[in-house]
Amino acid sequence: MQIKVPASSANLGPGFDSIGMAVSLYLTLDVLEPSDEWVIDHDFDDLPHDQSNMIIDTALKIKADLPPHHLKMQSAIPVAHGLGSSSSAIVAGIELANVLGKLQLSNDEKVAIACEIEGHPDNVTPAILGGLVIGTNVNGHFDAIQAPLLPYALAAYVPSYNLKTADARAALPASLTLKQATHGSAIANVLVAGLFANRYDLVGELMEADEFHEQPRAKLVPELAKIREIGHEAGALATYLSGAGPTVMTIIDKQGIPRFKQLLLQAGLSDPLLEIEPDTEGVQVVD
Ligand SMILES: Nc1ncnc2c1ncn2[C@@H]1O[C@H](COP(=O)(O)OP(=O)(O)O)[C@@H](O)[C@H]1O
Ligand SMILES: N[C@@H](CCOP(=O)(O)O)C(=O)O
Repeated sequence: MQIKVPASSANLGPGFDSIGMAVSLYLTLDVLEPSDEWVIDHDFDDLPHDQSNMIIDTALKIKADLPPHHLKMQSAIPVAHGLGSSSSAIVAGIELANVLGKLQLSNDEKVAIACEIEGHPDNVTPAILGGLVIGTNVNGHFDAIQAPLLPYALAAYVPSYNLKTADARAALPASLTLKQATHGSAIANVLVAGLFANRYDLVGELMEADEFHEQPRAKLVPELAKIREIGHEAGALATYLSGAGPTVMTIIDKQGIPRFKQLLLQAGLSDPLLEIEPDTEGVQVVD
């Protein structure tokens, strides 16, 4: 049996901690034979192979007496790069508990568990449900709603350095004034209205008008401003800091990507540019 979980790109500009999109990079987890102890094979130098691995740890948080298995994990999702690797690991762990423990969790239950563990819904909800998802916690529970899929391709510029989400969150101010918070949320509100109304004539400008997190994080990801400028030149819809960074995501027509890539290279921006697309399925289990 194999569990397949997409990566996710959070925030989309002003949707800080609430908007996220599943994208076509995947973590796969093969559930192999039962074993005396939990073992997870993978090629990542910095991730554990025993039950302290986040995937197994998550599964055991949900059902402590799951029978140990030999697992094999492969992932195209770069760790600590703003593409939701930790959320994909958490969602894989929830699905592992679900199948081995025969829990028959509903999507709503998976969303509730995942949001509780991750703390914010913007990565875990699209990783579970697929597509573009908007969510929040209210009165002690989480609500998540799927928005129309963006009819564009994606180009993810992935700098070589890592940026842990916790470090990128530490760069944010502890508080905003009422005026700042009101305007930041008004921009996000109109963005969400634009997404549901398919008003792509407005969506791009609103996505690039975040007032919550991109400015304080720009010093950690100096490439953002230049990539955004090049995105405009290449006719992109919008460029935003993917999650906590350092990946910079550009939403663009597929046919515009070669020129965008060429302009990036001319500007000396030569880190990998992943040509991906929104994922519509979310987590999948294949026998
Ligand atoms: N495939 C994986 N298996 C197990 N743990 C993982 C995996 N991917 C990420 N993690 C955990 O998530 C951490 C990175 O989380 P975070 O800093 O939030 O980055 P990201 O933006 O990629 O989610 C890693 O240090 C590791 O503990
Ligand atoms: N809203 C969070 C999203 C973090 O996403 P990640 O992919 O960097 O883990 C934030 O911006 O801190």
